[in-house]
Amino acid sequence: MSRMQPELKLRLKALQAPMESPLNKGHQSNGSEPPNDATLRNTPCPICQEKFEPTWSEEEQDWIWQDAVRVGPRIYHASCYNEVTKDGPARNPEPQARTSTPDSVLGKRKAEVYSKSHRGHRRQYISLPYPVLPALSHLSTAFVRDLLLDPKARDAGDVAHQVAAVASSSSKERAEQFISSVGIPGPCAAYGSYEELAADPNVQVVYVASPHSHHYQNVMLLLEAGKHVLCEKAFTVNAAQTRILCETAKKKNLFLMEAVWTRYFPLSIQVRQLIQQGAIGEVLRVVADTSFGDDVENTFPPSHRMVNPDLAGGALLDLGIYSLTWVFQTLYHTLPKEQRKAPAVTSQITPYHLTGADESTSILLSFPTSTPSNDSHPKRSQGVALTNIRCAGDPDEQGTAGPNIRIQGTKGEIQVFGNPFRPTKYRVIPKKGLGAVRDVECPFPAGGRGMYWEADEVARCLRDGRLESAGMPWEESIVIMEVMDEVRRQGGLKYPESIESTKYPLQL
Ligand SMILES: NC(=O)C1=CN([C@@H]2O[C@H](COP(=O)(O)OP(=O)(O)OC[C@H]3O[C@@H](n4cnc5c(N)ncnc54)[C@H](OP(=O)(O)O)[C@@H]3O)[C@@H](O)[C@H]2O)C=CC1
Ligand SMILES: O=C1OC[C@@H](O)[C@H](O)[C@H]1O
Repeated sequence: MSRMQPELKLRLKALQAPMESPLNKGHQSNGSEPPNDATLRNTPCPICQEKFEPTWSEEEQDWIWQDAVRVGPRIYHASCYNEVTKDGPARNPEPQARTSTPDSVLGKRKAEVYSKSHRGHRRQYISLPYPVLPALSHLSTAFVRDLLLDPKARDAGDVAHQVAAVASSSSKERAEQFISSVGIPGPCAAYGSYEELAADPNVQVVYVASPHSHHYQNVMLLLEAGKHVLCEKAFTVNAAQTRILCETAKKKNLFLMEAVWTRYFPLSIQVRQLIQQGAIGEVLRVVADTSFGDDVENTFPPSHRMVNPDLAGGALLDLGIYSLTWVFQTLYHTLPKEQRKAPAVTSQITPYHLTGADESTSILLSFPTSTPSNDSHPKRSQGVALTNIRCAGDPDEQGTAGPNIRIQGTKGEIQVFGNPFRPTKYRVIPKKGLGAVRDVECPFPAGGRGMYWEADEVARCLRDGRLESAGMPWEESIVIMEVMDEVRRQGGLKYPESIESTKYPLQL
């Protein structure tokens, strides 16, 4: 307790000294006072990204957090922290051949989802290989919880999801552990390899959430086995791999989609619609920044997928893709298909001194088009896509630094607030004399993380017999991968030949 920051006044009942070390395991906490510091109070659990819920304690006659543990400067849900550390240290000081993600990195979704069309009564499955503990479990939990939430809460009465199976490439036990820790209602199969999952005749759709380096091999395995696939971003390591995946899906008449979840948020859809309606005139410039102020050396061991070139690590493929998503969904996707044109690319990369993966990348895109009408002078637009894992776009995580996304048109501007991958609010600022500023809060129904919207899209595409989603078309995934290829070429960032290869099958 003595080493805790005094301003937190975090009182931990069942949990005393051990919580100060992330290497300690099995912490329990029955309750602690919410910190007085407003920033900390509003900072979500770094593992599950959900906020702490204060509850009134009769015994304490005070508001307490029921499930909180402090480790170093951060506060976690004790249950989250226990989950990620129960198999060993949350951070591995030594590089290893395989490693999973520390608590500061989100998004370990995996599980198998069964979705049923209420209209057609067709059974559809989304299955998610789930990554090795300790890093993933709470994001996986959040994702699966999202899928199991009542779709009606988000006005999606036409689809339903059910987790039907889970696979881990490490062991069947991990899959079983995940199923029981999340409390997935049965029946739900557990597999100790992706091959077994691919061979399961009941599985129709598979969600791939392995490291970028492995997407191509994993997705090929599944397509070859006749499965529909939803694959995490970045789709693949390079555009050549993405092209082959799309061609394979087309040839085999299978659904395939890059899981750029942000595109399916109502917020994104509304912003795109506003642009298309001309709400801010002709859009000529978009600036998007997805940057985390991580203490890189102390957060990511060199083997971690965020910085490990062997796993196609680096800011660009992991976070930069969200900045590119905002540039593309506003300057490219808003145009009719036949008018969409790839941009010219200029960029700079700063390599991480310990691994050579990019820790910072800045991209300037010049589109030979403007949106929405594409017929007014100057018929050009520019996108600035920034990413950095060492400095933050939102240092105090309160939005004090301003919006991470600015979409600027001839008649005004739209600003987007919150993490670019999970924004919570947008602001429309009309040009002087053209109207009032309008803020639109975009909540996540039923307390979800927002992953259900992309899953709903998958279910609807399958129900309607669509092989690709209009929100993230194959062609656009390929163009964005081409941009990232060019950025890496300009910055001299090369990944190992094996993971750049289009050869399949290849043991990585
Ligand atoms: N949409 C979003 O919000 C987010 C998306 N992501 C994306 O999800 C994917 C996975 O990220 P994340 O969950 O953080 O990654 P982790 O490193 O936490 O997990 C990766 C998992 O993939 C499996 N895996 C298979 N082969 C390997 C290998 N050679 N080395 C390491 N792991 C392997 C492992 O599970 P097992 O052994 O059990 O099969 C491992 O636990 C990435 O594409 C990332 O960009 C990540 C975070 C957020
Ligand atoms: O997709 C992602 O979104 C959240 C980030 O924390 C994570 O690194 C990235 O993979």
